[in-house]
Formats: sequence, structure tokens, C-alpha cells
Amino acid sequence: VQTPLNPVAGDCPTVDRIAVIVSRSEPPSAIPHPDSFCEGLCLDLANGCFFFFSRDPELERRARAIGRESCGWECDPVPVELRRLTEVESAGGGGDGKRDRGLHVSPAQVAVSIPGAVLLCCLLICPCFRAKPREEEGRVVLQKEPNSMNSVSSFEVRKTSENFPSSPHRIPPNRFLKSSERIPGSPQWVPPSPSRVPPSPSRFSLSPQLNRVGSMHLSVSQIMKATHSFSPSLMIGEGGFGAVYKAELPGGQVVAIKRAKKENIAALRTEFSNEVELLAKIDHLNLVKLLGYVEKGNERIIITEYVTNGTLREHLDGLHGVLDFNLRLQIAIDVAHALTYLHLYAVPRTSFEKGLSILDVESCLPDPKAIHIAFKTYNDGNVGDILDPRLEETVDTEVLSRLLGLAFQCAAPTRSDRPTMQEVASQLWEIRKEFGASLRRE
Ligand SMILES: Nc1ncnc2c1ncn2[C@@H]1O[C@H](COP(=O)(O)OP(=O)(O)OP(=O)(O)O)[C@@H](O)[C@H]1O
Repeated sequence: VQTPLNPVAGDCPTVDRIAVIVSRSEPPSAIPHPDSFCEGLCLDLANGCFFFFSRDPELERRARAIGRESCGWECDPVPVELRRLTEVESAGGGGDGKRDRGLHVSPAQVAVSIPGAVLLCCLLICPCFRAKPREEEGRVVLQKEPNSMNSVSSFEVRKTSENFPSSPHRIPPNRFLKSSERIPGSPQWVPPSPSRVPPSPSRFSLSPQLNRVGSMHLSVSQIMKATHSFSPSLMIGEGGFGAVYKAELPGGQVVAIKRAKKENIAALRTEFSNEVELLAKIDHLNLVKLLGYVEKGNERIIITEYVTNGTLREHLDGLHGVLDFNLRLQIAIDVAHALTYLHLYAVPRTSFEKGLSILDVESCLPDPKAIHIAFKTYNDGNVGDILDPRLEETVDTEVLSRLLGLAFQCAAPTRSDRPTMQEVASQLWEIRKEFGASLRRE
């Protein structure tokens, strides 16, 4: 197992230059060769250079600000996850690794990768994905209304069991991840864990209107009605895209309605409907499904499934009880399968990148510092210290080392050093088997 080491000076081309720029208060426009500077800055940020060499939060903050001002979004930590999500890696690891300005990230930013985050943060340190069991196969297919230019979307709604050949996948709009009893693509079915989040009886209570074959049209005024004119009392959260409201559609289906912030409208003006429709094609059990959208005037609204039992962050934070180690492994496996699906099967790479670049612009990723602290603790030989102290069970050191080794491998700065998601999933299965065996030996 390969364990990335702390960055060395040669891997950190811009730390000193940033320090100079900051100390002289030079404007970002004074940066010579902005392209190579941006590449270097992204590399430094992704490698944690600022953390290791300066340990100066102000310098790192300034570096990120300069990155934003001079390099667009490219050096912001946000798109790291995006890039990782949208890299369609073949089993052997494909792609040319070139920076893609359309996606607003450089390859260097991919250094802190999803699987590393999943393993280190979801399992051990801090949470990042939502958990939600799926109970039934209600399926909604978004279909563009013939005259929907600058208008509203339409929904074609069908029951999978009635109209589609059964598929292990359902449609997700974004990276919301929901644990499920069935692991798509897994070699076997996983028995429900007793500590699994209990399913909500209201889950997927598709309205009669939505259950029939046909289409449903939502207008802005219907959205206004459903959200009580975007009443703060129905607001359940806010992310990079905008505010999120819990709402009940005509017919009774409870959904999450995401209303784009006004400052995002300009960016969403051109490709919004195309991109939403691309995202609607993504279909996986562990990902929240996109139900529809509204595009009218200055409104860009996305309607998704409503996740009833809280976010995975809350569950990993222990707000609903502490998750046991086995369940954390299960969540990681679910995440790995969902990401494998996104990487390999979802939609054509270029379209997918574009779609996510607009609609899913924020990260669930943890603070890279957390990963580096974990690296250091691991390298110092204090493996057990990385484990969530709230866990009551003892985890076999071998199992933990193997898991951390995998996590660090996933966070390797160079793409070719990182395993594919398929490999991650299969290794996680092995690790879980080993964990089970270690319990039996006790
Ligand atoms: N489908 C949903 N069901 C239930 N709650 C949701 C749903 N979508 C979002 N939320 C709530 O709204 C909050 C904001 O979600 P949103 O997806 O906009 O942002 P985020 O994931 O926190 O960050 P970002 O999208 O900016 O990366 C979430 O933390 C969650 O509490």
C-alpha cells in the first residue's frame, strides 16, 4: 500500500511566490505567467503545501483569494470534488489529465480525491455525504416540454415496475448519497444492518398524479404555492446553488426545491435546461433523484427527491446515534459504488462535466487539513488516534491500517497513483470481510 508523504519543497512551486505577493500587497494582476502560476497554485493547495510549509492560515486564505481572483474558480477547493466526480476513469485509469477550463479546475486539484475523503472523513473523521435508505422503485423521468424555451420543465412520471425493465440504478441529480440495502453492481446483496437508519414511511409517497404515465407541468406559480412564496419557514438549508425548501407538490409528493441564488443566474442562463436534463439521466440507488426544474425569467429552480431522515453528516456527527464501524464501511461501499457509476456509466464524460460544473458547484469534501493531519498521525504510527473516539467497538489494527492505506492511496496527488473507484469498492469489500473475520476471532 502506497502512503503519500508530506509534500516536499519541490512539489510546492508557489508557496514562496504567494508569500512575496502577500507581503508586498501586490495585486493578482501583477502575477507573471498566470497560467503556470495557476497550475502551481492549485498544485500547492491540493498538496497542502501552505499547511505544511507556512502553517499560516492567513497566507492560505490569501492564496485561495488570489486563486479565485487570478485563476477563476480553478484554485478554489470546491471544484476538486467536482473534478474527481466527473473524471470518467476507466478501470485502468484513463483521461489525459489536462486542465479543463470548462470545469474550472486543474488536475492538481484532484489530489484530494473523493475516495480519500470518503474513507478518511465519512468513516473516521468527519462526515460528508447524506445517508438515506431507499425503499421503493418509484421513477420519475424528466422530459423537456416541447416549447420550454425560457419556460418550465415538464415531468414524465412512471412507475419503474410498470413501465421499465427493472434496473439497479435510479436517477440522481448530484452527489447526494443515500445508503441502501442493495448495493448496485455488488457481488451480493447486503443484509440490512440493525443499526441502519430506519426507513421513513413517507418516503417516495408519489402522488397518484405522479404515479401515472404522463406528464406533469410545474409553473413558477405552482412552485411559489408549494413553497409558500419561498417562505423562510420552509427553508431547510442553503448551499452554493442557492436556498433549499421543503415543499409539497400538488398531489402530495414532498420534494426539495432548490432555488438558484440571484448571483448564479447569469452563469445558469445559457445551458441550464440542457444540463439539468443530462443530470436527470443519471440513475442510481444511492443518489438523490432529480425530478424536474423550472427555468423562467430570472428563476432557475431544481426539484429533487426530499431526503427525510437527515444528512449523512448528521448521522456521522452522531446526532442520530453513533454509527458502528460496519455501517461506516457500508456507507463507504455505497459511496464507492455510486461514484463508480458516475465515473463509468452515468452520461458521456464531457456532458457530465459540464452539467456538474453548473449545478453542483460546492464541495462535501472535508478540509484538506484534516486529511493531512490524518497522514501525519498515520505516519507517526498512531493509527488508532485517527479513529472516531465515539466508536465503542475495537477495530483490528490490521483492518484499520488497510483502510487508511486505501484512503491515503486515494488521496495521492498523482492520478496514476490513485485507484479507480471500482478498485476502491472491491478493496472495501475485502476490508469489510476482514473486519467481520476479526470480530469472529475475538
Ligand atoms: N433533497 C434534499 N432533501 C432534504 N434536505 C435537503 C435536500 N437537499 C438539500 N437539503 C438540505 O439543504 C442543505 C443545503 O443543500 P445543498 O445541496 O444546496 O447544499 P450543500 O450540499 O450543503 O452544499 P453545496 O450544494 O453548496 O455543495 C443541505 O445541507 C440539507 O440540509
